[in-house]
Amino acid sequence: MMPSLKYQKGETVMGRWPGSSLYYEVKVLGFDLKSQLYTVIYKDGTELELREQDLKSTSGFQARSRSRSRSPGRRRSRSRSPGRTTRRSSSRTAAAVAAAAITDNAASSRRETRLRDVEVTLSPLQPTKTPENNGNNRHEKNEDKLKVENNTANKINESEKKVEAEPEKIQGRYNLRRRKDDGDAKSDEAKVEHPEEKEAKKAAGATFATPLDFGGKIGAYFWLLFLPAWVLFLVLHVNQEDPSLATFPPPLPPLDVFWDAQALSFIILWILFQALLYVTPVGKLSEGMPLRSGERLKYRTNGFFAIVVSAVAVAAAVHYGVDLTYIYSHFLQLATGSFLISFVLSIFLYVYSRYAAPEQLALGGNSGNVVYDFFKGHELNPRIKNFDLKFFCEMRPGLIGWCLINFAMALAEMKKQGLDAPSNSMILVNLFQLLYVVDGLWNEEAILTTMDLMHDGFGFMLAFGDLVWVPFTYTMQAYYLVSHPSPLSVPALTAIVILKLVGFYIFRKSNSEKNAFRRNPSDPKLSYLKTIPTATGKSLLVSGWWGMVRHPNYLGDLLMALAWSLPCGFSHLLPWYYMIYFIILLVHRDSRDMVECRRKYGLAWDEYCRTVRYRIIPHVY
Ligand SMILES: NC(=O)C1=CN([C@@H]2O[C@H](COP(=O)(O)OP(=O)(O)OC[C@H]3O[C@@H](n4cnc5c(N)ncnc54)[C@H](OP(=O)(O)O)[C@@H]3O)[C@@H](O)[C@H]2O)C=CC1
Ligand SMILES: CC(C)CCC[C@@H](C)[C@H]1CC=C2C3=C(CC[C@@]21C)[C@@]1(C)CC[C@H](O)C[C@@H]1CC3
Repeated sequence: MMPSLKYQKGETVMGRWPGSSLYYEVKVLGFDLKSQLYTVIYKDGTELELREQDLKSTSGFQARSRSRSRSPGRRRSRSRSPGRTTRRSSSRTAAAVAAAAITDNAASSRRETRLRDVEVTLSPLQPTKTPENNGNNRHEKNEDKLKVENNTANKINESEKKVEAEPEKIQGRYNLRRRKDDGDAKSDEAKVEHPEEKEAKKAAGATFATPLDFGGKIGAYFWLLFLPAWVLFLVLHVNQEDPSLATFPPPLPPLDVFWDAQALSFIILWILFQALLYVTPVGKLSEGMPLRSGERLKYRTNGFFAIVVSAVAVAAAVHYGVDLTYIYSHFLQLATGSFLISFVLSIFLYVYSRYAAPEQLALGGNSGNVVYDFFKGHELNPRIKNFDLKFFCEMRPGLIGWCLINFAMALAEMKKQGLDAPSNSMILVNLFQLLYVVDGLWNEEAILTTMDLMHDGFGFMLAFGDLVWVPFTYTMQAYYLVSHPSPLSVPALTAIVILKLVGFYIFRKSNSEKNAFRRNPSDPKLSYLKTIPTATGKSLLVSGWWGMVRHPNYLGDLLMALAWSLPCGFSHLLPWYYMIYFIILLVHRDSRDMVECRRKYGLAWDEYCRTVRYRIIPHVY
């Protein structure tokens, strides 16, 4: 139930398209008491937040709109006058495209093309006088945006000609009132909360959730059981002399074999050591993307420092006689210990999230179903003071632990096979995966614009993924090589190295391009890139790496995954597990992202998908 309001949830009303005098049919999705804004959805799927004065009831509107039905035509002809070369005339928006599609479906194609040129007035970028906009945050953001607009004005005018020539490709930028999930400012005034506001906010907050994925509520039960069982299967399977389908399923050891207090204490020590490095005031404090509250969290991005110190500590331990092959011989017990920690952490996270404000919850983990929300992650960025639990777990213990385990496997291989040095295959797997992790930590800031950090809540899925899945399944190739030697010829080795480098180049360049663009869309270094504006105020890259396929970073990642499996040969399926899992993961992530982006960007996203037709592999998929 929404509080007593002029327009109710589910009601169909007419909503003004921001910055224009055009009204379209919208459905009310919710109301945010603090910002006094209605969340509405247009027929094309675009969600925006509007003030009450921008909404009208359909009945009153229809009478007026009929009498003024010719005005859009007048506006169009004016906007196309050759003398008009100002920013105003060049500001064709996705809004206009959306409007055209919604209002004129039945019209001829010529008329449709002309409708694409409907002008949306560029409103001056001044803070609106709602209470939350008085906050400094909002003010600064608008100023920043003004700079963006001014810097890109020339670009827009230049691109004008292209728009005329290619009406399908929409260029230009514009200002719209940002929707909630792209950042609204939070004023100090707004922070004072009355009990009745809290109740109303709870009601409004309940509307901020996205459709369920991963098989919904039943799926959540399945994954909670399946994921640990799968790790157990892999760990037991890789330990066999012949890890083939012929020996499936591997025999289950007695229950007491799983438990080892020492292994658990090593895991706890490792996590505490990484936590200590994380809070060490070394390295940059980076800003995350704006949250729904408008806030931008700060993250200590000292991951590279953490891996260097960890490497020195591990080298010192080996030097002083610590036998790292313990990791190989107690792999199952270490995995069990990590699983227990991830489970306890997930329970803590869920309980902790019950005390979080509605705007701090993850849209995807706010279904109201305890098991689903526990699995998907209820709270977006759980923090204890400045300690960000999600960021820490994703980037430190598991990721650096992955390299430590790989290194231990190289030592175990030497011991088991009686070698003076690790095999070529083991060296390749170690170096390739080390490069992947070091690169991730060196470019740690770029993680802040990924799906996990921006959209996914922190719950069992990520806690387990970060602390168990990554260190104990991503190390399968190295574990396999310990007792299954796979000699490599020089040409094969060279080809694999080239494949890895090509994959890495695509992965790094595309991730950095998107990250740089999201952080500063007016960066002169990116001025050659074409963009599609969207109703949220953000644009989508439509040339460069992101014009090649919709997920160039996944393509690079998959090529690298191939290079990690190839050194293990083709005798068994097990070392190919990562490759197979990764294809499934990335295809699923791509479709999750498609749904999310379609919801966020509406027709602009459709336009992007029409322009960039392939998802991950050019001309194939
Ligand atoms: N090794 C592993 O296990 C895993 C590795 N990865 C890797 O991590 C990296 C991050 O992946 P992930 O978070 O899934 O996805 P992305 O980094 O690709 O992030 C997707 C987001 O990018 C933005 N975006 C999409 N298209 C465009 C565009 N054309 N222009 C500008 N922005 C766009 C959208 O967010 P918005 O518009 O809101 O900014 C979208 O939600 C990838 O390289 C991936 O390969 C991922 C998962 C697992
Ligand atoms: C248990 C589930 C089935 C899947 C869990 C998925 C997680 C293991 C991955 C989700 C996104 C991840 C990313 C990375 C590691 C794996 C997880 C946590 C990176 C940090 C790896 C290094 C890259 O440079 C960036 C990646 C971002 C996403």
